[in-house]
Amino acid sequence: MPSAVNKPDVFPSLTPEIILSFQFSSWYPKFASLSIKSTVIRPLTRDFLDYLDADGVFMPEGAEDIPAESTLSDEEDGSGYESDSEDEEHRKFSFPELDAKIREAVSRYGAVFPKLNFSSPRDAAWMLPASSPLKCVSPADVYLLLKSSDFVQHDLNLGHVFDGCESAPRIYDLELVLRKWYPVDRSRELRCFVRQEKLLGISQRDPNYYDFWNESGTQIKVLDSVKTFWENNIKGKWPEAGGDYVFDFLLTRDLSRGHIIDFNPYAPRTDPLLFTYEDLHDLLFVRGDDYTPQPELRVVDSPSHPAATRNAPAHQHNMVPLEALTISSGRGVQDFAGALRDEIRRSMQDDSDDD
Ligand SMILES: Nc1ncnc2c1ncn2[C@@H]1O[C@H](COP(=O)(O)OP(=O)(O)OP(=O)(O)O)[C@@H](O)[C@H]1O
Repeated sequence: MPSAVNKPDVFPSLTPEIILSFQFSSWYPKFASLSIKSTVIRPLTRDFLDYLDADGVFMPEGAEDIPAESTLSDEEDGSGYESDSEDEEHRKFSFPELDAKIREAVSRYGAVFPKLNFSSPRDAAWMLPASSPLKCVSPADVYLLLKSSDFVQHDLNLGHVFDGCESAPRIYDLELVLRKWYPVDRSRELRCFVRQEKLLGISQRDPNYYDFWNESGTQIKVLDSVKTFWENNIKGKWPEAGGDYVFDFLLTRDLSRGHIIDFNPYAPRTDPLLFTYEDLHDLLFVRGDDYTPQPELRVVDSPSHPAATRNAPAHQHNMVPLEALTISSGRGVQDFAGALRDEIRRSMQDDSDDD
């Protein structure tokens, strides 16, 4: 067992180069055959950055595939809500080349799941129908999610992206990633923690209780599947990050194999879910060099597990654009999202009618 003197810190040191090795376009070429089919659009134009940066949720011109169709009139919704076009002139944007690339990806994949270099707009999932979260079939869907997400804003902010790094931030190109959309079964999603090329811990990713985890043999089978996949396909392939990384993994229905969803830095910004980084550090310590590592699997194994979620949709609490609050009263989240979507489309229609 290593002595306390040799005990590494809870977190490895972080450099801008290590952070950039986790942007999508850096890792994807190496692991494409083990992950979800994806298209990277890079670099994005300065104009598009300005659009993402601009206040408010509004659409660039030409992003809609279907003529805008309003289901609620001002009289009907009774909100007195006024669209931006009526009380504030915002700069007009249009991205015909980007629109065309998004449409091309939609026709190739059927539907797309969007992200930027590091983050997906999962905090804005409530903007599109709950039955198919983050499923985009038009440029407008993609822009609506990106504009409504605080998580995506993270990727635009050098201070956030390089937070915790020992040296100065690096300039990098912003990228739009369009992944083939799948109806992901969240019960089979895992997050796996690797430190110094040792697979230490595996956590259920979704904080809901799923009873299949208590079926006889399931956890042993999953441990074996993840370990085998990691040893055959990932282990030793992260020299850029010194063998310290976290990967998200989606198990196949029979739990015997899986696909890589994403890689993240082994850093406080990556949610340790059912572990703490101190727990993982202890696992590294007791599983020193001469120990054959068996990772620890943690799942929500009962409905009363402290991590088990209540019924509230994730991220609902802090992700409501301010101007949307005026149309929210008395509606369920999905109704509200639908009404907001209609309002945004209607304000676009108003804008183009003005032209
Ligand atoms: N191609 C896809 N189709 C449908 N849903 C997806 C797809 N890829 C990911 N998801 C869903 O979106 C969630 C977030 O995806 P992803 O890990 O890529 O985003 P992220 O912003 O990097 O998340 P985190 O910040 O937790 O690392 C996943 O847990 C999964 O449920």
